[in-house]
Amino acid sequence: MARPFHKMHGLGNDFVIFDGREEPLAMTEPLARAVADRRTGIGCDQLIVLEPSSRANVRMRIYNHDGGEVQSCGNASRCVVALTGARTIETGGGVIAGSEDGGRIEVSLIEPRFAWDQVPITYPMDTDAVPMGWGPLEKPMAVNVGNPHLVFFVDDVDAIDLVRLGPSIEHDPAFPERINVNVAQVKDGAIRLRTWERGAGLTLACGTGACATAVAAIKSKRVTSPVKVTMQGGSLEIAWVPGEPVRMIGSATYVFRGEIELERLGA
Ligand SMILES: N[C@@H](CCC[C@H](N)C(=O)O)C(=O)O
Repeated sequence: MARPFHKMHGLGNDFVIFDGREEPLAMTEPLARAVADRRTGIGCDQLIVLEPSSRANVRMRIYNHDGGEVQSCGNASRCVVALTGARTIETGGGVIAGSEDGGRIEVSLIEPRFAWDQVPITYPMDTDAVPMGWGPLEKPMAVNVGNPHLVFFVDDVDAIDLVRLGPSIEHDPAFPERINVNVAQVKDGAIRLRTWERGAGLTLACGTGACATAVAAIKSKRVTSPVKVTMQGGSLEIAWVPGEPVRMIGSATYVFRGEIELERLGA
């Protein structure tokens, strides 16, 4: 049976979105991986399945390129606001609030958490300088904005070999659920960011990575809120006041719609 889908992106972080609100879709890890495959499927960084929600206007389930289901996705949440007009989105990482004003989409993620609930080692741990290091990347800040991020501040983001270091940090046994890895450079009150995403690798932009990094930079007084975060695919504005949810403002782009016979993927 042909199943309609939408292809969208937020700053080049691209999504295949299935609307399962009226016609449920049973997603599995192998099927998500098959759809996301850029050679033998449709191709995307993340696969999104929309479902009805009793807590919000819509529920968004998120599957990484490798098929694994995860808790949150900032760029996809802006796309879902633009696509559905939803003002509240339930995710595994909490309820996200959204609004749209002339193509500018604002979403509020959760209040960031600094408690280090992922690492089964020494407590209490200073999450502003986790005592770990991988080559030139040392003592990251750990921030959870619905999903888990490490943030490394460096002098030159381009000098970091993220394709080599990203996988070893993501898969470090210290992180049983794996982790998103951000390298950030602060210049003239703004942030340049590159993210190695858990389950997707190097992407053109990561919304939750931008939020986690902005929160880390504001908390450590490297910048003030709101701050512009520029990634390879474009820029986001991130605002955060301690004790409140982190807010992200940016675009969402509709690319095309299509239909796929999922059973043909053999997953
Ligand atoms: N691209 C996303 C984040 C997607 C999930 C992430 N890779 C994870 O595993 O937590 C964004 O824009 O936030």
